[in-house]
Amino acid sequence: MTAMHTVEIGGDAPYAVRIAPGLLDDDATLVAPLRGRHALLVSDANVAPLYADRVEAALRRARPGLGIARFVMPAGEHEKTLARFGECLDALAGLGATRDATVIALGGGVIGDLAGFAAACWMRGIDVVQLPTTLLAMVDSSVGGKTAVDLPSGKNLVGAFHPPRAVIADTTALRTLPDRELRAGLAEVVKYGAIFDAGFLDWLESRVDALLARDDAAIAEAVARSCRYKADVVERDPFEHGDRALLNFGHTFGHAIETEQGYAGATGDGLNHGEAVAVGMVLAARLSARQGLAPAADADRLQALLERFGLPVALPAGLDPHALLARMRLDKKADARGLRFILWDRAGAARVVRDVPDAAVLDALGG
Ligand SMILES: NC(=O)c1ccc[n+]([C@@H]2O[C@H](COP(=O)([O-])OP(=O)(O)OC[C@H]3O[C@@H](n4cnc5c(N)ncnc54)[C@H](O)[C@@H]3O)[C@@H](O)[C@H]2O)c1
Ligand SMILES: O=C(O)C(=O)C[C@@H](O)[C@H](O)[C@H](O)COP(=O)(O)O
Ligand SMILES: [Zn+2]
Repeated sequence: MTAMHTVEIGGDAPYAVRIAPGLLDDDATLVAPLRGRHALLVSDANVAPLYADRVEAALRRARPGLGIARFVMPAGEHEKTLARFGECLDALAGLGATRDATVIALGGGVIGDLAGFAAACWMRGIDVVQLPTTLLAMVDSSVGGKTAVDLPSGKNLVGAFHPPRAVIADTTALRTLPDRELRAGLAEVVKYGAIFDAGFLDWLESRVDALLARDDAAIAEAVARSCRYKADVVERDPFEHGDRALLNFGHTFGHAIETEQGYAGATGDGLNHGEAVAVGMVLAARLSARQGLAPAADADRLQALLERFGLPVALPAGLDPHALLARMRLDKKADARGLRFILWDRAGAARVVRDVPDAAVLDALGG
């Protein structure tokens, strides 16, 4: 029996992340954060057939009078668009959602980000409850309140900080997750060790097989520890004025790759987010070594762990380094003084670095 893990996120709008098997059928846990008469269940075409009926049944059992509607959209990063966001708002209008309504995001990070942004905007802000169903969403995207959609010109360029009212992670949902998506989530798990705690990298290195085999206890502990790392930094810096930017390790490169590939991860013609972040973290570690900040051996160690998790660690063929550098100019960490990268001094110790010469970035990209 795997125990319930609870991670509290403090600050002005506190909430809890609950992690345990079976929570998607737990009437009391699901209904507790709902305040009003309306709930919009947002999901995608892969997840809804697996889990939406169960969630809706649990909500109806617990609160018979609740008005529930569904917005189910096609899956994939290329669907995290302003157009789908608009359709989600139309669904809220169709439901007659009032200011005490709740958006329930049932799915991976694409659904969590888009549904969270719809909640942030509907009537200037209503509650969102995150029910993450991918490992990536459980360890990262459901926590911390970043919501967004993509533009063709860049990832997450339109969004808002809007913390969830609750995060409820049913780890049994991971049993239906494709292997590729499990590995993508492990990239963001590795990120926490890379930026905050080399001891967590030791822990991961000793549990590669258990995690890939979806061992319940190993997965639950990886999720809980990841949420704790994220909670600590998000509590201190909810709007990314400082340390929170460290969570962007690998993302300046990764987002440029995703954008340049047209968000084609789900169609098999590109990397998905976790894969792009894996490549990006290796590039950031190599850039750190080239800049004389960190030992090259630490980059080797990071690369070896990601490879053991079956993740890509090199830039896909056919991407132009100059085009990727141009994409980085719209990175949200850039400002009037130029780009900022998250680099590291050693495994477990990342920091924000300015004034990295373009030539060094191009060199890291192989250009
Ligand atoms: N807001 C944040 O802080 C934050 C953090 C990290 C990533 N993100 C965003 O998250 C997104 C990536 O999220 P993701 O990796 O979860 O991708 P995703 O939402 O596209 O889900 C991956 C795939 O798995 C399917 N799926 C989801 N749960 C399933 C299940 N239990 N069983 C079977 N199939 C399932 C989905 O339908 C999809 O095809 C990106 O858009 C990224 O930018 C946001
Ligand atoms: O929560 C954060 O802060 C993160 O940076 C987590 C990242 O894993 C995530 O991909 C996030 O959406 C990236 O944010 P962005 O501001 O670079 O779009
Ligand atoms: Zn990410």
